[in-house]
Amino acid sequence: MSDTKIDLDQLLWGENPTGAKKIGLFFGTFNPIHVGHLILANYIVSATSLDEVWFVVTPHNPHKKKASLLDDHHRLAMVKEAIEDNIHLRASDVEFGLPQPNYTTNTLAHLREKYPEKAFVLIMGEDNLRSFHKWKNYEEILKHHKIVVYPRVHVASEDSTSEVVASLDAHEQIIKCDAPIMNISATFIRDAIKNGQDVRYMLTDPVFKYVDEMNFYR
Ligand SMILES: Nc1ncnc2c1ncn2[C@@H]1O[C@H](COP(=O)(O)OP(=O)(O)OP(=O)(O)O)[C@@H](O)[C@H]1O
Ligand SMILES: O=C(O)c1ccc[n+]([C@@H]2O[C@H](COP(=O)([O-])O)[C@@H](O)[C@H]2O)c1
Repeated sequence: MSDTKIDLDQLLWGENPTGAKKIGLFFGTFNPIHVGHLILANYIVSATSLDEVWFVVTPHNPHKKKASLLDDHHRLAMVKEAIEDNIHLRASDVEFGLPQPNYTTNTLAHLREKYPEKAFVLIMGEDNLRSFHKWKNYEEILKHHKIVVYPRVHVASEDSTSEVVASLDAHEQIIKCDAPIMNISATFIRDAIKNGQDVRYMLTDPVFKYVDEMNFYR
């Protein structure tokens, strides 16, 4: 794992750092956004010379059922509320206007065209890297973007030992970074709310109030 800001920047930008604004993209359904997402994004934006991290709210992950999802606009509103006081974190609804389900390769092509002056890197958990070879055009994604991978608790599967996973692990576009591991998920939070438990410290105050007042996930 890489440690210091200098090491990480060297791996990300090399000897000739680009003059472009550097954006880290953190894709997710954020149903709802929780402190695990926030601590991680804030850690990465301060551990690298990224100017901003964008939380890209996905209407429909191609590998998940959409039925159980809260409305896109509520998930986006909660992200906005959660990051309001942090100038380095942004909410993006770019996928709202793109065809569904949302393939990340399409979104990235759209972003590159819309913002040719910006440099985009992806931010991904170790768990997602294990299944990254099942994403549409993942090789095309790697051609255009580096991916900052942070440690995540994951269950080993047959896939985790496959050749393609090993080659991704060692890929020059994959940059591993240290970050605190928080074993908390939106699923855990939704289930806890359903069971009448108090989840207030797992969400920021504004998001907790939003979820509570709207009676979400009960
Ligand atoms: N505690 C956490 N620490 C770091 N990354 C996380 C954490 N929880 C989720 N992520 C990552 O954040 C991204 C967006 O997450 P997502 O919206 O799917 O949240 P989630 O908590 O995993 O949701 P769900 O439980 O509904 O699947 C994913 O890449 C996911 O792996
Ligand atoms: O492009 C793909 O093939 C693809 C396959 C699986 C997941 N994704 C994206 O990965 C992001 C993280 O997913 P999730 O559900 O773990 O938050 C989300 O934006 C999905 O659209 C993308």
